[in-house]
Amino acid sequence: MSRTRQGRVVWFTGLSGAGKTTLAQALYQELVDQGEQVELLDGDAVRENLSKGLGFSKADRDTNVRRIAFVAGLLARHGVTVLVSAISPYRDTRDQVLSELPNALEVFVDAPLDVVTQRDVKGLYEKALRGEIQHFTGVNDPYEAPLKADIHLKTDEISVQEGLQRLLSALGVQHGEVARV
Ligand SMILES: Nc1ncnc2c1ncn2[C@@H]1O[C@H](COP(=O)(O)OS(=O)(=O)O)[C@@H](OP(=O)(O)O)[C@H]1O
Ligand SMILES: Nc1ncnc2c1ncn2[C@@H]1O[C@H](COP(=O)(O)OP(=O)(O)O)[C@@H](O)[C@H]1O
Repeated sequence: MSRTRQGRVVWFTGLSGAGKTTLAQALYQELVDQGEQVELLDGDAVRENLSKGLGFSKADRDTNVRRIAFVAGLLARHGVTVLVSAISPYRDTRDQVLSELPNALEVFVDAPLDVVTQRDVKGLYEKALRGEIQHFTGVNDPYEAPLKADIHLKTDEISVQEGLQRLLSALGVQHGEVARV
C-alpha cells in the first residue's frame, strides 16, 4: 500500500483588502485545473461555520487561527494542498501554527494601509475610521507583519497575474504539473 504524500499548506496573511482571497482563489483555480487535490479555507467562510460566534479579540482570533490550522493539518495529512486565507494578525500564534504544520509556506500579502483603505472592498475601513467598528485590523487593532515570510507579495506593486506566477514558481509548478514532495 503506497503512503499518501503530505500536502502543502499555503498560508496567506495580510490586512483586510490586501488581496489574500483574490490570490488564494487564483491559485486554487490554477491548481484545480491542473488536477491537484486542493481546498481553500477562507477567513470569511470559516467564520460563518467552523468559527461562528467568535469575535476579533486576540483570544478569539487566535482560536480561529488554531482551528483553521487544525483542519488544514488534517487535510494536508491526506495529501490535499490547503490554501488558507486569514488575516491571522498575531506573529506568535502564526509562527506557532505554521511551525507545527509539516509542509507550510507563509505568504505575506502586503499592501499599505492607505491602499487597502482606498480599495475598501467591503466598506469596512470607512466604518472603522468613523469609529463604528472596534478592533478593526490596521485601524484600531494590530497587524504584526511576518519578519521572514516564504513569499512576500506587494500587491500595490504587482498585478494579480504576477502574484500568481510568483506563487506557482514557489510551489514548483511547471508545465502544468505540480511538484510532489
Ligand atoms: N474587526 C475586524 N478586523 C478585521 N476584519 C474584520 C473585523 N470585523 C469583520 N472583519 C471581517 O472578517 C474578516 C477577517 O476574518 P479572519 O478570520 O481572516 O480574521 S483573523 O484571522 O481571525 O484575525 C475580514 O475579511 P477580509 O477582508 O477577507 O480579510 C473582514 O471582512
Ligand atoms: N496585485 C493584487 N493582488 C491581489 N489583489 C489585488 C491586486 N491588485 C488589486 N487587487 C484588488 O484588491 C482587492 C483585494 O480584496 P480581497 O482579495 O478580498 O482581499 P482580502 O482577502 O485580503 O481581504 C480585490 O478587489 C483585488 O481585485
